[in-house]
Amino acid sequence: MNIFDIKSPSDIKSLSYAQLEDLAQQIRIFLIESIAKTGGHLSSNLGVVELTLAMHYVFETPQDKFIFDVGHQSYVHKILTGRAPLFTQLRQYKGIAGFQKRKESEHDAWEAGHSSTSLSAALGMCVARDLNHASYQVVPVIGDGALTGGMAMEALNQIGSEQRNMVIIFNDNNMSISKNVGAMDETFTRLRTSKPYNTLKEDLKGALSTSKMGKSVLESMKNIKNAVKENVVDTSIFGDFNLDYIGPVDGHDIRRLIKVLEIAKRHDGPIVVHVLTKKGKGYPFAEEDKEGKWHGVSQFDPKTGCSLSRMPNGQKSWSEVISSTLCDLAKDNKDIIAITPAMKGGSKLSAFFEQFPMRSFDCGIAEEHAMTFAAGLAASGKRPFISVYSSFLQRAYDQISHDVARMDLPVVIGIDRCGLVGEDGETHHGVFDIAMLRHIPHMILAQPKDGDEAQQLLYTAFTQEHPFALRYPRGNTPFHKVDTYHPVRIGSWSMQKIMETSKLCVITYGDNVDKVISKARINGLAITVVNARFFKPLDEEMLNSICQMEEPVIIYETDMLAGGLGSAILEYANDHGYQKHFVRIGIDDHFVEHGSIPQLKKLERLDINTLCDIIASYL
Ligand SMILES: Cc1ncc(C[n+]2csc(CCOP(=O)(O)OP(=O)(O)O)c2C)c(N)n1
Ligand SMILES: CC(=O)[C@@H](O)[C@H](O)COP(=O)(O)O
Ligand SMILES: [Mg+2]
Repeated sequence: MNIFDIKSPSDIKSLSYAQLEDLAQQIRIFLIESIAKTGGHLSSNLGVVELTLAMHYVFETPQDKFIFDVGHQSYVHKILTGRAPLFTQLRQYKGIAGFQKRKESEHDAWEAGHSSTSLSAALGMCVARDLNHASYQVVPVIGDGALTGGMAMEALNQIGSEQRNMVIIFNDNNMSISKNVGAMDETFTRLRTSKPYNTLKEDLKGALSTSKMGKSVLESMKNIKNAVKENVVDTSIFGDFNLDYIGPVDGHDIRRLIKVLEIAKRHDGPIVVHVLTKKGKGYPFAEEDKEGKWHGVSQFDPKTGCSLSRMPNGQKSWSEVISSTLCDLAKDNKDIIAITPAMKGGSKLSAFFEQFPMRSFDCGIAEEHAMTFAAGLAASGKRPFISVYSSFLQRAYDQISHDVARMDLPVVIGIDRCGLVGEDGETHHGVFDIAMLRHIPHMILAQPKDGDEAQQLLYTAFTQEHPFALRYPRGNTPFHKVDTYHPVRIGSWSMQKIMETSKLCVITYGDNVDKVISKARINGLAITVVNARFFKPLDEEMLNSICQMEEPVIIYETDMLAGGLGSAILEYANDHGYQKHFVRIGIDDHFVEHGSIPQLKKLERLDINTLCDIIASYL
């Protein structure tokens, strides 16, 4: 069978094991060749080819509900639900998403992008099903990384007490994005390497489920089930949550997977199927990767494995600018400690981890814990730097407010991937953090306009005694190491007149500042550009003079309008009795889809050309 002939999962149900294995091979080749052209999440998908085939062989979507945790490993599911022809547009503007998307297919029961939501969602669906007296199965697929997330643990706690029918597939590839971390990973390793419990469990479960005895008799055999638990389940962490368990099962053996899933499907109550898979399976570069380089990739040459994207000369990624500065500062300041919740590679903290192993902590997918861990360090005299992607920082809102800011602790928060992030789309755009942090007392929130300012602001963050969040986007910036560090006055903005006869003022921040300046120079625009590098506190002196300007003032934001810089300025102007009208450009009340950053900026009318048209309409 050709993968382009698959219109629905029922098309694979009549295939023999050999045909399924052949299909698995085809899917792997397709994934590698297709993702090489579009970019996307390669390794995790290569790892779940047989598993997803077996799931669709045994269960019936859309009646049964598949929930892929994070959703980055749902490509095979997309292929098996008739979406292979759409992979040319994977994660592209108006193309199919890189995660499950409900509006894309009736087979996508859930949407995510953030980790560890699958089990809570699954329990919600199970309870709704039971209240509706329906009988479909709910099948969350959760990885060993996602399973370490706090939400997953909270869900297991309730799932164990609710005892609803649910087949939890524990997709264990012994990797998060890079190497998994934490004590639980060691528990998983013990499980991975233990003797499979299958024979005993299957025999007993099989006997129970195929028995002609009625349910009441089965219930009276609870003591047998309990015996199973004593002999088998209690040795696993899942047993402690009162969940039944089958495994570990070779996740690349389709025949075995189908057999085990058939048992799990008939099982009464929640059951965990522990499946061992290999991240990157079938593509040697990805199989050998321990750093997570093949987790999410941009375009590459499938033969050589070489990336096709090049860093422009003299530039560095924003993450690298921050992390290399952090390394530099940490040489002199022995109290600086680096923390990442499972994003060491993406945050470019690997160099810090190598240079300062005793002062580096990967907390796993645990943004909430990581933030309070940082607060504890700061309360004890250390100077923690915690790097979190803007979108994932949403998980740690309470910890920032309750544990960091309330005690006014000097935690430095590096907010990576702020603003629009591109192809990951809705779930990952970092456009909410300004609104999220601006109203928290004691918080300082800033964004550098370029690599130099990034270094000075990070230095500044460590010279003061309050919580300090520094946001920086995905992408690159011109970089050279500054000769000397000097503190930036907290709350200070800067202003640059492009022409002496300025007729309009643009207030903006981040790398927008230089973009507006250079465009204004090229187009001969008589404007003034303000670098509002601090969102909190505001530069009140400069704002007073701006509020008294007669010429139009445009606030140009590339994040949410509500609660953003413009909101802050309007509040200030109103509260200080100014009548000034401001023109606000930014993202209004909706989630932004996926696509390249330039395409999305254009879509949202946030690109520099649209800004120039707006400026021109006022001049
Ligand atoms: C809340 C949150 N934090 C961090 C991430 C980034 N992230 C995406 S996938 C992933 C690793 C997941 O590991 P696992 O569940 O084992 O899946 P695998 O990639 O191994 O298939 C991480 C950390 C995220 N999506 N959501
Ligand atoms: C699925 C997920 O959350 C991550 O893999 C994310 O896609 C990484 O983003 P970056 O590519 O910006 O590091
Ligand atoms: Mg994993």
